[in-house]
Amino acid sequence: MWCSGLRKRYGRRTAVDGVSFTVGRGEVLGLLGPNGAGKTSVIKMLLGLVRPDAGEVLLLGRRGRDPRARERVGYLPELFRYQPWLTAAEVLALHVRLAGARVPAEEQRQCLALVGLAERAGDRVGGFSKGMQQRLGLAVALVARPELVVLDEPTSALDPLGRVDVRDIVLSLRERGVAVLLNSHLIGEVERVCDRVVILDRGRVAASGTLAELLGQREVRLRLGGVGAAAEARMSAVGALHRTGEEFTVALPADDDGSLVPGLVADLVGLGVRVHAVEPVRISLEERLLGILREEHP
Ligand SMILES: Nc1ncnc2c1ncn2[C@@H]1O[C@H](COP(=O)(O)OP(=O)(O)OP(=O)(O)O)[C@@H](O)[C@H]1O
Repeated sequence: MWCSGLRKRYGRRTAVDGVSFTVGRGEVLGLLGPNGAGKTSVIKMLLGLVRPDAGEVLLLGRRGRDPRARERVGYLPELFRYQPWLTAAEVLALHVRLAGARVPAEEQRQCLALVGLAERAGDRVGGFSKGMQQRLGLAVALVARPELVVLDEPTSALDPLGRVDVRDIVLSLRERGVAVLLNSHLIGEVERVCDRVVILDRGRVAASGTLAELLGQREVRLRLGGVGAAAEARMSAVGALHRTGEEFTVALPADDDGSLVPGLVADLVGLGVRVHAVEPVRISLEERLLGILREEHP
């Protein structure tokens, strides 16, 4: 999925102003930003539900205006309501038909089971709790074997267990090569599942990149005993070293591929150091997001 220069005005208010980004197959992109930043407007333009004033959208190789572009796209809207007189299984079957897809009944049942609704398949949606309706919405987004899945606040009504389920579902979609666009205010959720993040503010992209790019240099904190001069020198060789009592913090170079810390720990053990704890440290996405928004609103 690719979009470029998206712009949308409602009356005199510019909701989206020149937004461009891409989501590749097997990639999870998080969309973050404060209320009114334009996230939902961007999603609706991507899906052809709102016509952009300017800009282009390419979905799975087709122009966004092409109705066939939507066929392989699954969408969970922010505000969801399903026909209360239908059962969960009927809602799913209806959406399979609307998507013009063929999905065997057994696979539809599996999809309901995936979102934790196996036992409620035959119950009318009118009697569902909000979280159960959101789970059904997720099943609707997933049932027609989409290649791109767009989830707008997918866990807003879910309990903590449901949130973990959604995280696992997103990760399994990524493994199957599906592209996922996730709009969520739960920064921890975004940080855990997203490969890249786009931060919107007042209709513009305020920052974007991989988590490593956005969160910058990482450090590792070690609690050690029996540290001699050789061990200190070994740690200093990795990066800037700070010591507070038994706690050592070592800055890691940006190009670390993940092998530096295990190598360091093995060498420290070899030098007779007792390693009590090894803990990665980096600023959280929340801190970074707040920093970016403060820069934008001095
Ligand atoms: N149909 C509409 N008519 C008029 N203004 C609109 C419409 N839809 C969105 N807007 C305006 O566009 C701006 C962006 O709204 P949008 O819903 O895209 O933000 P958001 O980032 O999704 O916010 P939230 O986090 O609160 O869901 C807001 O100022 C909003 O008032």
